Amino acid sequence: MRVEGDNMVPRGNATDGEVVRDTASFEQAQEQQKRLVIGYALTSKKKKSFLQPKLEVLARKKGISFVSIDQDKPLSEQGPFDVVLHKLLGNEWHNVIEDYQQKHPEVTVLDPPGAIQRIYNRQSMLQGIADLNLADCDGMICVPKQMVVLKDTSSSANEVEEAGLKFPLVAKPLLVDGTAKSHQLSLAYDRLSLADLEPPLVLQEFVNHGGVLFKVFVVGDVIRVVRRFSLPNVSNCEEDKVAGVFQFPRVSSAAASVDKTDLDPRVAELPPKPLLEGLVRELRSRLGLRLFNIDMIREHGSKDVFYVIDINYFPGYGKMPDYEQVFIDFFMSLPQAKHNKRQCVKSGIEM
Ligand SMILES: Nc1ncnc2c1ncn2[C@@H]1O[C@H](COP(=O)(O)OP(=O)(O)OP(=O)(O)O)[C@@H](O)[C@H]1O
Ligand SMILES: O=P(O)(O)O[C@H]1[C@H](O)[C@H](O)[C@H](OP(=O)(O)O)[C@@H](OP(=O)(O)O)[C@@H]1O
Ligand SMILES: [Mg+2]
Ligand SMILES: [Mg+2]
Repeated sequence: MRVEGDNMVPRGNATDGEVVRDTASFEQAQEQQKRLVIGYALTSKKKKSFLQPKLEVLARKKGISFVSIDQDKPLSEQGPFDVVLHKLLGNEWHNVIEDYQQKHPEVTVLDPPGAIQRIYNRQSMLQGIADLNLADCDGMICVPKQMVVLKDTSSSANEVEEAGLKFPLVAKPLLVDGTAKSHQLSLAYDRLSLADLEPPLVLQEFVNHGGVLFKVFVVGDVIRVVRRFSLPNVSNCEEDKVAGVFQFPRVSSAAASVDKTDLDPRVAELPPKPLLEGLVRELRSRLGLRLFNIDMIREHGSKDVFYVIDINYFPGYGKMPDYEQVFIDFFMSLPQAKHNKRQCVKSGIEM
């Protein structure tokens, strides 16, 4: 049923086709249908990067409002919320949101804390990905060989050899906790250098990939891929016969994507769409997450062999092209928004 002009709404008791001006019920229904309240618990850095003015303005036009959650007050005494969007660290918040989720099954929690916890551990993060059934998806998804070192790295040299890992190895803190420290990565070139590393960590084989990384952003069912600069192939470093361990900067989380015009197309060509769709479909169901990104690299010299090296919960979406509209569509696709819309149609009013 269409609304024609402002405040012209069809009413249950109107005869067929009769349309009467009824401002009060129209505005009430408009308020009812359009309101989607999203409570958010984010760090100030994340609020600044995610809740940008353009997103808030576009959201408001769709009747979506963002309400900041007061972390010093009981969550159940706040709201009511249709959706809770959160990215805070620490077990205390984990318990708060888990308890809230139990008490409020009608609220969409983005995302369930248990699912987030799994990718905050770099071992469980990648578990099972190499076994995904992605046949006929125009490519292959692998995970670099890796092993966990929980303590005493001096004995890890033998374990590395027994595990068949080849140097250089990327040393990554085992747990991701949002601190800069959990992003302090190093490249270890030889056995002796392992003793200089600080456990607990993951040692992951370095995979040559031509210096370009694909960041695959996922928002519900939407996939957006951007290219980022990455580490150069080790073969360049091997010629220098380097040994030891070298910490390297966060090369790939730059805001600017890579302009592919000056890159070797064999390196810069995006992963095949069927492969990305298959991988995201599998990961969404296995991880139980809706907001994440996947760091993928193409094995240097191959056309369609890709490695997943990292998965991030609620990443820097503000750097994703067109993120505002993607999120508006996503929020409007949530059950609460659909329910509100159904309510309005039931009362014979649709905007
Ligand atoms: N196995 C690997 N082979 C080749 N390069 C790698 C490998 N692991 C990491 N890198 C390089 O190091 C960068 C950072 O690695 P990773 O993404 O695992 O760290 P991170 O701290 O989780 O980063 P962020 O969360 O900011 O994406 C990658 O973007 C890539 O450039
Ligand atoms: O370039 P991206 O969007 O991947 O950078 C992300 C990064 O991948 C991690 O998701 C960071 O979160 P933590 O792992 O929790 O540190 C994001 O930081 P955040 O402060 O925005 O959550 C980066 O944006
Ligand atoms: Mg990464
Ligand atoms: Mg990461």
